[in-house]
This record gives sequence, structure tokens and C-alpha cells, in this order.
Amino acid sequence: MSAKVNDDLLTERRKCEFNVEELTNYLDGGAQATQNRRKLEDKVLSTKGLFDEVPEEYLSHKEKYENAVRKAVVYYKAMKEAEDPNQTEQERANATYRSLLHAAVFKDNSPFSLHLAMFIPAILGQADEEQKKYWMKRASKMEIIGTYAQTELGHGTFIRGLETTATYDPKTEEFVLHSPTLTAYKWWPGSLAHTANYCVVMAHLYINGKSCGIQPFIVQFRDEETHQPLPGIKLGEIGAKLGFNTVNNGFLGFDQHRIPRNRMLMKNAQVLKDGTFKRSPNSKLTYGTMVYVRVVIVNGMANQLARAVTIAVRYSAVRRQSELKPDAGEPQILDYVTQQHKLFIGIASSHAFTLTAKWLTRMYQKVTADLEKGNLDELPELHAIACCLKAVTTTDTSVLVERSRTSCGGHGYMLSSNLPQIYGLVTAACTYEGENTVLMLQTARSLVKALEQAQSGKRLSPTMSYLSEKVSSRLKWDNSIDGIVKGFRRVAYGKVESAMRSMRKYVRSGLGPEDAWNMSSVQLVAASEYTSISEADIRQLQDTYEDLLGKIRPNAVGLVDAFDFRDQILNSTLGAYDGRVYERLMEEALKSPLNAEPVNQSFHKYLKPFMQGKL
Ligand SMILES: CCCCCCCC(=O)SCCNC(=O)CCNC(=O)[C@H](O)C(C)(C)COP(=O)(O)OP(=O)(O)OC[C@H]1O[C@@H](n2cnc3c(N)ncnc32)[C@H](O)[C@@H]1OP(=O)(O)O
Ligand SMILES: Cc1cc2nc3c(=O)[nH]c(=O)nc-3n(C[C@H](O)[C@H](O)[C@H](O)COP(=O)(O)OP(=O)(O)OC[C@H]3O[C@@H](n4cnc5c(N)ncnc54)[C@H](O)[C@@H]3O)c2cc1C
Repeated sequence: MSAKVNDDLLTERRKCEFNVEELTNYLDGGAQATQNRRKLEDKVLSTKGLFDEVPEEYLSHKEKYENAVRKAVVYYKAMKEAEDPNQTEQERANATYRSLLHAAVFKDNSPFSLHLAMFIPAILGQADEEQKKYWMKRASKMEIIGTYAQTELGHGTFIRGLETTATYDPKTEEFVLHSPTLTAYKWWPGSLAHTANYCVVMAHLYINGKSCGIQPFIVQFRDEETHQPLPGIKLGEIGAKLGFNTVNNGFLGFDQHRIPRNRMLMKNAQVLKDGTFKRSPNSKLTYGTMVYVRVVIVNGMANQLARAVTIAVRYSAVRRQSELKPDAGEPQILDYVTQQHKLFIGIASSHAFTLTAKWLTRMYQKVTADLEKGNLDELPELHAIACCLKAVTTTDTSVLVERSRTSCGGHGYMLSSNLPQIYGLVTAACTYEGENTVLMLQTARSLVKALEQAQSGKRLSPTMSYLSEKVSSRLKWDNSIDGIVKGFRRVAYGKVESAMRSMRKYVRSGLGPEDAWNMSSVQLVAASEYTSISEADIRQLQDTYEDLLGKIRPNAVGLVDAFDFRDQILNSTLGAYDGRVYERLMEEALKSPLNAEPVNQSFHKYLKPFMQGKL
């Protein structure tokens, strides 16, 4: 018999003014997609061995990893078996696009995550047809487990500064991989430490002493039978982290490790047997896997933020605290406008990121199709947009998830609420796949170029067209959507123009272009992300905003119910559908191993002799 739903939540659901199922269908991409997603979730989450008897928070670092590998094997098999053979590839992708199924199993991500998130995309994007056929068969069947090894102990952002070398030996038709220094050790790749046995390595290619730039190589580093590291390979785990503690991030050093010529992924650049180097049509095509992952991250942020606000809004409907009016009893904390201000932006942002992710995915698919036909025209714009949206969505999601946590008071600080772990996952995304400041500066580079083109009368791409609008600075604001968008475009234009003016001022003062760029870089980052509006209009928009909060209030629980996360995926004492937060907090507390006995052995060993002055 299902547990009684909290009365306040029941009332909230009765108050809702729209059809929740319709919004769920819209978010999934249609009623059929919702059905497919739910069917997949039902099948996978009914698999035995997927869940932890003891909450993983109470396991050791080593036990957590071993338990995660156990679950990863069960989960991967369950996902494969749950695949509906009658579904198209696209339907399957839609069913998982919004599902955070893996989050029901791994609170801190899976030791297989890099295999799926980067190793396979790197093969698809960097291997030639023959290589793709061979490696995709093995990788998609999990005969091998891979990762993406680019970052080194000494370099993460500056790819052209990577120290790992791949030197071509025409006599043996092999590449010799070497880590010349400690800082050249690959450092961070997920699954690298004990899980994977292959990786795509980004290394500096040298032929006859000449640099041929950073190229991708597929490298086996563990024996497929014994899993022992191969000769010339040094491996290990990088240690405990803020989050991602079951992703098994590792380090790898090469000592003159030889691989056959056909292990360089040769879709874009090639090395012939005699050592002839055939350059890529664009050296940045080697960075293609990162562009793809940045696009995927935007959607991931939408889903993780939706999960956090679902937990916080449901809890805020159940939690009653303080006094809004004397003798009126304790209100739901969701009735405090400050609480609405903290949480409703998160709901709106998640929807905005979902729509943005869909738009960006379509742009990525179009540009990738063009690249296949040799048309590279839109690659720079895709790069600039992917950088900006990855940086903005991860920064905003981190802020809004942390705000969801702090809006739940002390219970939000409990690991059993799952809000700290969600924060640990999303804040990592501000760093990986390109640190956000660095990516914003990449976007700024494109904005400055576009404004220069606009000022010389050239036509701009649709996403940059606001830089060619001769918008009068006395634009009349109105708080219609169109008026607000026009306002934002005007201000965004002003930010780029101001950064550019600043750079020109530094150059006139005698600074070189690089120093002028660096001196203006705070403004440049702002131009890529920041928009503000003039004083007079804040009041008008503020009134509109506060009025809007009141309109959303009766629908807040309906809006998060529409994200349709089942309790196992929320994995939270505060966010369950039935709202029984206090019973769940107590149930989880009692699972602590410390509660197995009323007096812990440390009393007799330490406390008692200490308090009796005998220690
Ligand atoms: C489940 C979750 C799993 C998460 C796992 C995470 C895995 C990882 O973190 S993998 C490692 C990720 N690492 C990174 O993202 C590194 C970030 N750094 C970079 O991308 C590069 O160093 C970067 C772009 C900052 C600078 O690259 P660099 O080669 O120095 O180029 P730079 O000199 O700045 O620019 C040269 C030109 O290349 C262009 N360019 C740079 N990158 C790209 C790209 N990816 N695509 C297209 N064009 C590009 C620039 O726009 C510029 O164009 P233009 O000259 O027309 O203005
Ligand atoms: C959880 C997690 C998982 C990861 N997984 C992988 C993986 O699987 N494979 C992999 O290859 N890598 C992985 N990484 C590494 C990640 O890609 C790098 O950490 C990231 O690229 C940043 O590089 P870095 O850490 O060396 O910082 P650095 O590049 O040293 O940057 C440090 C700081 O310097 C400043 N800075 C640097 N360059 C500039 C600039 N040009 N302009 C202005 N400021 C600048 C920024 O403030 C930046 O935060 C992972 C990282 C994390 C946190």
C-alpha cells in the first residue's frame, strides 16, 4: 500500500492550474516519448542489484569504487536488455535524452561514464572509416572500456602546450609515446586508474624532428586478460575529490611505449608508412570531441537543475516554519517571496536550458553534416556558441543548485537530501570540458571579430547579427518579451563595443595586442555572458517580476512534478513524491553504521579514560 501523501503536497497538486502531463509530454518531445522513457525507466529500475543496501556515503573510498563497478556492470546490461528493438535510434536517444536514469544508480557518476561520454564520441569523430568500423564494434559491445586522455598534470586548458610526445618511427612503422616530464603525465581522465584498458590519447606528433601538432591516438594500456598495465605504462588513481568519487579519475605516464601506425586516428590528418604527414583541412577538427561534449553538457545541466529544484520546491511545500502573520500558524516556506525568488528562477532556467540544448543540438548536427561534405564555414560559430552556452549553463546551474540546497536549511546539507552530491556533479562541469573563463574568452574572440566585420559593413551570422543592428541608445524599453529581448541585445552590443574600445585604448597607449586583450579580458568575459539594463527600467521590470512570482506560486509543485523524476532518480529524503520528509530523514539516519549500537567502542577506548583523567 503506497505511503500517505503529505497533505500540503496534495493541496498544492489540487491548486495547479495546468495539465502537468501535457508539460511532461512537451518536455519529452511528445506523449509517445514520455511513454518510451517511462517504459525504459520501469524496466531498468526493476533490475536486481542496482541499489545499495548500505548508503554509499558510509562506504570507504575503495568500497565505493568497487561497488560502483559492480553496479555499472548490472546497469549497463539492464540498459542493453531494456532496448526496444522496434524503436529507431532517434526514439532510443529521445527516451534517454531527458532521463537521468544513471542518477538512480550512481550518486557520484559511473566508472563507465567516460567510455560513453568521450571515448566513443572520439572514435566516431576522429577515426577514419576502417578504424571506426573496427573500434566501434569492440567499444559498443563493451569488449573494451575506454577513456579520453588529454589533460596532463601540467596542462589542461592550453592544448597546444601538451607535453606527451608521439614520435613516428618509419623503420618499424610505429609511434613511440613518451611522457618526458612528470607534468607530461596524463592526469584526470575518468576510468583511467583501474577501469579502462584503452584510451584516446591527445599527444604532440613529431616526424623527423618536426612538430605536426596535437593528434589523437587510440592506445591500449592494460592487458585485456590480466588487466595488468602494459610495459612502459605507469598508472594510478589521482585521489579523493569534491565529487566524481566513483569515476576513477587517474594518471598515466608513458615510457617509450610503442604503438602501430594505424593507432593514430586518421580521419582528419594522416601519417603514411614512409612518414609523410597529410595535414587536416583545419587543425581544430582535432578538438571536435570537446565541442560535442560541450553541446551534451547543456542538456545535462537542464536535467540536473530540474532535479535539484524538484527536491527543493517539494520540500518547500512541505516545510512549515516561522510566522508570516501573528496567530496565523506557521506558513509553508514556499509562501515566502524570498523562497519563490530563490527557486522559481531555477525552474525557468531549466526550461530555458532544455530549449537551448535542443537548438544547439540541431546546430551541431547541421554543422557536423556540413563538415562531412568538407564545408567548414560554420565551425567557428559552432565553437563560439558551444563555448558560451556550456560556460553559462554550467555556471548558472551550479549557482542555482547551491541556492536550492541552501533554501532547504539544515536538511539541505544532509547527503541524504542528495543536493550536495548534485552540486558536486554540476560544479565540476564549470571546469571540465574547458574551464568556463577560458571558454567565455573564446566566445569573446569571435564577438570582437564579428563587431569589426559589422563595422566594416560585412553581413554577420544570425547569432551575431545583434552586433550589426544600429540600435539607437535611446531605445524605449517596454516590458513586453520583445521589448526585453531588444533591451538585452542593445546592452550585449554595448558590452562588446566597450571591451573593444578598451582594447584600442590600450593599444594606443603602447601595449601590444596580447597585453591589450589581457587588460580588457574582464570586460570581454562580461561581453560574452553579462547583460544588465539601465536603472530606470529596473523598477518597472522588478514590479513585473514580483507579480510573476505570485502567478507561478500556485503552480510551483505542478511545474516540478512535470519534470517527472521518479523517487529513485531524485534519490532524496526531501524530494520524494509523497512528501514524507521527516519519516525519510529518520529512516536514512538509522542506516548510519554508528546507529548499530547505543555506545560506540571509542567511549571505552578513549572518552572514559580521558574524562577520568587517565589518558
Ligand atoms: C560525464 C561527464 C564527463 C566529463 C569529462 C570531461 C572531460 C574533459 O575535461 S576532456 C578535456 C577538456 N579540455 C578542454 O576543453 C581544453 C580547453 N582548451 C581548448 O579547447 C583550447 O586550448 C582553446 C580553445 C582554449 C585554445 O586552443 P588553441 O589551439 O590555443 O586555439 P586559439 O589560439 O585560442 O584559437 C585559434 C583559433 O582556433 C579556433 N578554435 C579553438 N578551438 C576550436 C574548436 N574546438 N573548434 C573550432 N575552432 C576552434 C579559435 O576560435 C581561433 O579561431 P580564430 O583564429 O578564427 O579566432
Ligand atoms: C571532474 C573532472 C573530470 C575530468 N575529466 C577529464 C577527462 O576525462 N579527460 C581529460 O582529458 N580531462 C579531464 N578533466 C580535466 C579538465 O578538462 C581540466 O581540469 C580543465 O581543462 C582545466 O585545466 P586545468 O585543470 O589544467 O586548469 P588550468 O588550465 O591550469 O587553468 C587553471 C585556471 O587558470 C585560469 N586560466 C587558464 N588559462 C587561462 C586563459 N587562457 N585565460 C584566462 N584564465 C586562464 C583559469 O582561471 C583556470 O581555472 C577533468 C576535470 C574534472 C574537474
